[in-house]
Amino acid sequence: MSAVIEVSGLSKRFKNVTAVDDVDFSVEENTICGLLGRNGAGKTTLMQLLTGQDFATRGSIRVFGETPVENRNVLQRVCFIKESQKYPEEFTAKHVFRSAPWFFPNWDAEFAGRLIDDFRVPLTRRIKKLSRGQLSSIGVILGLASRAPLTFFDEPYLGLDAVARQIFYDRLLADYAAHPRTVILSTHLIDEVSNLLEHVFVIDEGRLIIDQDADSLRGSAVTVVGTRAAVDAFVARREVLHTDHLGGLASVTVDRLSQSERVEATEAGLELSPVSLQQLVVQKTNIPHQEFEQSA
Ligand SMILES: Nc1ncnc2c1ncn2[C@@H]1O[C@H](COP(=O)(O)OP(=O)(O)OP(=O)(O)O)[C@@H](O)[C@H]1O
Repeated sequence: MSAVIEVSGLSKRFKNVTAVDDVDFSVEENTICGLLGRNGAGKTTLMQLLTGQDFATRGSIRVFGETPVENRNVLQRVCFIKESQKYPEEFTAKHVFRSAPWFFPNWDAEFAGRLIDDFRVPLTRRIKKLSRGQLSSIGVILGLASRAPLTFFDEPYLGLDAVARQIFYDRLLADYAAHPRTVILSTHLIDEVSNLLEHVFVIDEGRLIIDQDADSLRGSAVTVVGTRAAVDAFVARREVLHTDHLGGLASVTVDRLSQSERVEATEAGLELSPVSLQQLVVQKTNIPHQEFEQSA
């Protein structure tokens, strides 16, 4: 595998805000990556830097081995779908899809046609008259049918209902299997996309705090449940990620356990349960669970 993106010492400052803070990472080709983090964590800023839409304050970015800024060689292989996309005043969805092949050399009009039916996009209504979900559908269709070797989706689902989001996930996975490429998906709906992700980046206050293979991340923590005394004794010498107490019961999330530690826990009358990716991200970024769900 080779790296599609290589970033080193990357920072972006806006006056008194450090939106991206000394970040180093690389993205392997043909993977679906999640870029996760709280509101204002720096996700959009990072994507803007990677797609050459903004200048870094410090550090280096290589996309397909070259700097992305004003570099046609790079940008014709990149598709960036974001909610704030602006279209010309008179444009309808039909105009958008007709002009897509000018920007995306791999554009598949037949696939786009099927997606237009799936998402029920009105083709001849002016874009500015469309609902928020219909606008999101246009972005999702562009991102999928562009088949760009490197595709960024920045919270592409805003306004999409549950059915449309599931269609997006299903089509993304099926098309990715048939036409492998690199996809970077920023989302707050972590549990929904959890099964799609092969690699996870978590950014918090501009700093990259998790850069890990999704499978190993999923297995990297476990919740221990039982009486408070038994749980406290078991976790005493371990790094605790999260604790909940309810009366005499305790539920504590700790780092990965070895097989012998699992046996020890069971013998102590404790129950072990897996931790979802969302719980893990919430705990690592210290967000109350509900707040994170509401922000989505
Ligand atoms: N042009 C700008 N000028 C000043 N501050 C900015 C600018 N763009 C972003 N910021 C700040 O940089 C930080 C990171 O913002 P960014 O939009 O990258 O976050 P995000 O992770 O995409 O958030 P969200 O999940 O809410 O979309 C925030 O504190 C934001 O207020």
